[in-house]
Amino acid sequence: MAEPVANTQLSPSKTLDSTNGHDSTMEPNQMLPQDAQLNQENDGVVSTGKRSREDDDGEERSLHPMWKTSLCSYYRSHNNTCNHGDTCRYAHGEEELRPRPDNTWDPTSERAKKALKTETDEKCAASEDVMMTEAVVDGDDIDSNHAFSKCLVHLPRRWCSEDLRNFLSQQGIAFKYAKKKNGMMIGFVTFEDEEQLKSSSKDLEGKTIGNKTVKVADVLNTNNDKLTGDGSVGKTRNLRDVVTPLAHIPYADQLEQKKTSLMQILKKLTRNARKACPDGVSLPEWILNSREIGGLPCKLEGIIASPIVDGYRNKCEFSVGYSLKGNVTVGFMLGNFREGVTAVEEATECPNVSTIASKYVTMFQEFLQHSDLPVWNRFKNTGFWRQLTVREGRTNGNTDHAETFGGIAEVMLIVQVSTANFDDALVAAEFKRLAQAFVAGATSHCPTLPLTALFVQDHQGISNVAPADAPLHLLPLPKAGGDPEIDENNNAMDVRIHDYINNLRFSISPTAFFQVNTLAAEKLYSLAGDWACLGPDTLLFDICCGTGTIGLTLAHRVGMVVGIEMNASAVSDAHRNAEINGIKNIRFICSKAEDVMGSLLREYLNMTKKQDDSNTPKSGYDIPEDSACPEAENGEMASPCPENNNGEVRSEVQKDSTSEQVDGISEQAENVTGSQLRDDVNVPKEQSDDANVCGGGNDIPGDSTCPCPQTSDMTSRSENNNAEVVSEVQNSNSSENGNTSMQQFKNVVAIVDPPRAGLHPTVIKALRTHPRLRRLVYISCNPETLVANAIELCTPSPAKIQKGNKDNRGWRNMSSAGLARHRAKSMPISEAFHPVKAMAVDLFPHTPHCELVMLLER
Ligand SMILES: C[S@@+](CC[C@H](N)C(=O)[O-])C[C@H]1O[C@@H](n2cnc3c(N)ncnc32)[C@H](O)[C@@H]1O
Repeated sequence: MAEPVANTQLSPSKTLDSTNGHDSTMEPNQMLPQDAQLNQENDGVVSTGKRSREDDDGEERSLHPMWKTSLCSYYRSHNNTCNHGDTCRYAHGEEELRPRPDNTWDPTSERAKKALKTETDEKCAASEDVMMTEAVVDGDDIDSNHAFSKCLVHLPRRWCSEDLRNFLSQQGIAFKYAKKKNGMMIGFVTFEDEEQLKSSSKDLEGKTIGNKTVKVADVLNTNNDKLTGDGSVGKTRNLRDVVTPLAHIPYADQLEQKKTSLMQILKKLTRNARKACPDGVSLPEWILNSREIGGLPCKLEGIIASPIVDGYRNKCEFSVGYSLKGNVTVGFMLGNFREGVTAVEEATECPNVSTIASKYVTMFQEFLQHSDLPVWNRFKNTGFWRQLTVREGRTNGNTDHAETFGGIAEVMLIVQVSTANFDDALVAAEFKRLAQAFVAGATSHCPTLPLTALFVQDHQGISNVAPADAPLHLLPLPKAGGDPEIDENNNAMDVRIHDYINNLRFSISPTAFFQVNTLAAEKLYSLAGDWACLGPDTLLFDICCGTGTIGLTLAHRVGMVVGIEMNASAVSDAHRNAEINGIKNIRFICSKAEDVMGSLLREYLNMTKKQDDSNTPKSGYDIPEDSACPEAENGEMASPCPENNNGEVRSEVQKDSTSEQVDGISEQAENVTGSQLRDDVNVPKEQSDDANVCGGGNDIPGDSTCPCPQTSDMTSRSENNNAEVVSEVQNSNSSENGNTSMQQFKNVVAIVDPPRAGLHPTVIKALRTHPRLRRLVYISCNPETLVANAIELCTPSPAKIQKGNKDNRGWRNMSSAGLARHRAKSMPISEAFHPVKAMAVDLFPHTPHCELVMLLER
C-alpha cells in the first residue's frame, strides 16, 4: 500500500512522476472508469496510481477507443505545453479532443458543458410548460375574461403584481388586469378583447427580463374547454414519466443506471476531501488508493435489488385537483406548483403504486364528483378537499391476508381537508358520506379490501405538507349494511397500522415515518447491522430512529441501543414497538439529535472511558482490543434478549449548547444551510418543511413534480422536547441492581439514517470529535448529503486549528460539498474517519432514487 504523501503548499494532492516530470495523478474529473480501463489495458499502471502519457506503441495506441478523449491537465495548467507533444494520449486542447465510445465528452471540456447546458435547458423548457388547471384570477375577473387571458412565464420570482403591471406599461403593452403570484415565475394578464389579446401577445413575444425571455402561454382553465391551449401541454408530459422516469427500462438496467450515477456522486467525496486536506498534512491512504478504483472513496460493492418491483409503496399521498381535461382528479401533480403546474393526473400508469391504493383512489375520486364541497385551489388557497394518503400494513404471513393483496392486511386512509370557512354541519355530513363511501367500496370488492382506519387531517397551509401537529380526527367507519357505526370511541392517537420487519411487529401511527418499501427496507437494515460489527459489547446509537426500526431489529445483537428521534409520535410508536416485541435493552430519546447528541455521547461514553482507564493504562482513544467484529448474522432475527437490559444512565442529558453556534458559523447561517442543501438537491421548499416525513423518494408528495422525497429540515426550529429527554434519561437511571453496566460497551457504533437534508453540523461534530466512536454506518436516501457529511467526517484535521472564517457571505452560492469543505476547516482537531465500503439498496424501483449505505471507520 502506498505511503501517505506529504501534502505540499503547491498542490496538495499531487506527486511528480519522475519518469516524465508530469503530474502523475489524475485530475479527479478525469478519473473516469474509462480512464482506469485505458490505464489497465495499456500500461498496467493502475496499481501504482500512476499513468504513462506517452504513446509507446505509436499508431496502435492512437486507435485505442479512449485515445485523446480526455483533456491533458498538464497541458492546460502549463501554458499549453506538454513534454509529450503529439505522443501524449491526452488531448491538447478542445480541437484535439475526441468523443468517448459512449458518445460523451470529457466532462471538463467545453463541449461537455455545452451539451449539459442544452440538456438542462431542454429539461427546464419542458418543466416550464404552464399546466395551471385552476382558476387563477380573483373574483369576477375570471368568469368573464378568461378567454382573453394569457399566462406569462419566466418572470422574476420576487416580482409582485405591481412589478408586472409596471413592466407591461413600460413596454407599452396594453392590458386590462395583470396578476403575479408571489414566489412563482408566472403571471396572468387579461386583455380587453380578442384584438388586444392578439396584438399585445405579439408585442410580448421575445421580450426579455434579465437574461430570460418571457414566454407567452395559453391559460388552462377548468371552466371552459380550451384546456390545452396550443396543444403543446398535454403532449410534453406524461405522469408515468414524471413520477417513475425509469419505468420504461428493464429493472436490471435501472439498477445499473443508479449504480453509475452513485459512483459519480461518490467521487465528489474523494475530490473534496483531497481539496480540503490541510497544507502540510499527509493525504490519507483512502484518498491515495482511490486512484486504483477510478477515483471512488471506497469500493461501491453493488446495489441490492428490491424484492418487489411493482406496487411496492406502502404509502402514497395523492393530490386532489383538476386534470388537464378539467376533471376533478385524485392523483399526482404533473409538475411543480411554483413553476405554474397544478394539473393533477390519475396515477393508474405509475407502476410503484399498489393495487389497493389505486382502488381507494378511484373510490375517493368518484365520491368527489358528487361532493358539495370544492376541491382545493392551490393558486387561491381556497377550497376543501386537498389530499388522500393511503398507508398499508402487511401481515407476517400467518393470517388470511397472507395470500390476498400481496400480504397487505391493514389500510389507513388519511384525507386532508381545509375546514376553515365551511359550515360545521355540512362538513360533518360530508365526512359521514365519505366514510360510508369507503366502507361500501371496500366491502363491494371481492375479497373485501382491508380498511383499518379513516382519518381526516385539517390543514390550512399553502402546500399539502402539513406539520406533524396538524389536527387529526378519526372518522367512525360504519359497518357494512347500514349497521351502527363502529370505532366511535377510539382515540385517534391510539389507532395505528402494523407491519413486520425481520419478524418483529411494528406499530405505525398516521404521521410517523416508516420506509415505504418494507421488504427492501428489511435488506437495508440487515446490511447496516452486518456492517456495524455488532456484539454483546456494543452500544449502538440509532440516530434519527423514527419508529425504532433499525435499533429494534438489531437490539438482540448488541448490549444496548439508544435511539434518537425528534417526532414525538414516532417515539411513542418506538416505545410501543419495543414493548410488543419484548425488547428491553433499548432507550428512545425524543429530541432533535443536534440538541442532545454531544451530551448523550459524553454521558454514555465518558463513564465508560473512565472505567476503562482505571482498568487499562492505554489511551481511551484506542480501539478496544476485543472489539473484533463478530460473525454477521445477515440480519436474521433471533428472539429478543431481555437479559440485555443493562444500559443504565447516571445523569441527566443536557441540551447541547453547541447547536446554537457552530464554529463561527451563526445559527442563522446554519439554518439557511439547511435550505441550501435543500436547494442543492432540488427539493421544493413547500415539500421540505415537514420535519417528520423524509427519505429518498419516501413519500410521493401530493404537491410535487415527482415522487421525490419530502425533506425534513434538520435545522428547522420545531418544538424542542428537551424536558422529555431529561425525563427519559432519568427513568433509565433507576438501575435495578444499583450498578451500571456501562463498562461492557467496548464497541461503540452509530447508525445514522437522517432525512434528505443530512445530519445537522452539530451532530457531525459530536460524532467526529468523540474518540470512542470508532465505527459509523451512514444510511442515506440522498447521496449528495451523505457525501457532504462524509467530507466533514473524513477530512484530516490540520496540525493546528485554523480559526473559522467569520465572513460567511459566500456560503449562499456554495454547493453542499463546498460548504462541507468550509466547515471541515473549523472542525476541532480530531481523528478523521475513512470510508471503508459502500453499497446501495434499491427501495424505489422505477425512480432515480435509492438508499446508499456507507461504512466509516477510524
Ligand atoms: C429517513 S427517516 C429514518 C427513520 C428510521 N431510521 C427508519 O428507517 O424508519 C429520518 C427520521 O429522522 C427524523 N428526524 C428528522 N430530523 C431530525 C432531527 N433533527 N433529529 C432527530 N430526528 C430527526 C425524522 O422524523 C425521521 O423519523
